[in-house]
Amino acid sequence: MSIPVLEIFGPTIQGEGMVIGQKTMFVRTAGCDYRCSWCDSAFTWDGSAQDEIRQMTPEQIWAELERLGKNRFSHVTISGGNPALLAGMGELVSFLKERGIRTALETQGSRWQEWLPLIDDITLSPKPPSSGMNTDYAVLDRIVHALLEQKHPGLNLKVVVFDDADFAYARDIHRRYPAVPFFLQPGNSDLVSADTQELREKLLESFEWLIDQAMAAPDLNDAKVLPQLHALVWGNKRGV
Ligand SMILES: C[S@@+](CC[C@H](N)C(=O)[O-])C[C@H]1O[C@@H](n2cnc3c(N)ncnc32)[C@H](O)[C@@H]1O
Ligand SMILES: Nc1nc2[nH]cc(C(=O)O)c2c(=O)[nH]1
Ligand code: SF4
Ligand SMILES: [Mg+2]
Repeated sequence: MSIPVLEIFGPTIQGEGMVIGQKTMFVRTAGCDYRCSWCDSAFTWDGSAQDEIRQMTPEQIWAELERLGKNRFSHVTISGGNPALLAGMGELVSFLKERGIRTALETQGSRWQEWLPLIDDITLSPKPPSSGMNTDYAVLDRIVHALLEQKHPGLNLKVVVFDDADFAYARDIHRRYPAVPFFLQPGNSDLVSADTQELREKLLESFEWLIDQAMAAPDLNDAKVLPQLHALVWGNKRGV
């Protein structure tokens, strides 16, 4: 089965969440069931990169990963868009596993797939009010509980926070799933700036604000607050 791919890049560092700093390749799929107001990868679903979508088999994806990464990677992150829309992704995940590659997934937790448990690092990133999206808790509960039941070691939650309402939502998520490692990430509200120095200042300001909020919240004593490291280093550049 083929997979709609928008970008394959790396090696680079995982810039977010539980395995931040991990050397990894990225496979970014096309298509999303959400339309977040602040999506930093809107080209995966808004039609602007329609011409760049390639239908690729796992073998073709592997060939491209090897061409770019050679022997300089052991970890592949699958992001999008929402890669969990694709039933056929299981084939790629198995293909990578057979070759000794560890895998990570970035998804908002709106769809279950049978192949989800095969992923080593599963980041569920439910969306707060500022995104304009609604969380389907029936689906999110099902995903979290299925993975907790099998004691999946790589499950984690990451909520992006832009404002007070988002922060309240993040606390609700952590309260609902206290057993799942919990990460807070400041939002990037300037997705167009090409001035990386100026962007860094804004991102660090949002990071400091989020740290202050989290430090004052007794229910977040075991939460982790992390910036988007890749945005601090490379700004709004694509493919890094
Ligand atoms: C582009 S999404 C793709 C995967 C999946 N659709 C999701 O949202 O989890 C990857 C990660 O980037 C985060 N993200 C997207 N836009 C952002 C922004 N403007 N600021 C901070 N994080 C953002 C998302 O919340 C998600 O955790
Ligand atoms: N370096 C780097 N780290 C990332 N972590 C999550 C990303 C994503 O867009 O899903 C991402 C990305 O695009 N680049
Ligand atoms: S769910 Fe992820 S890819 Fe989809 S619109 Fe939201 S941030 Fe973008
Ligand atoms: Mg990104």
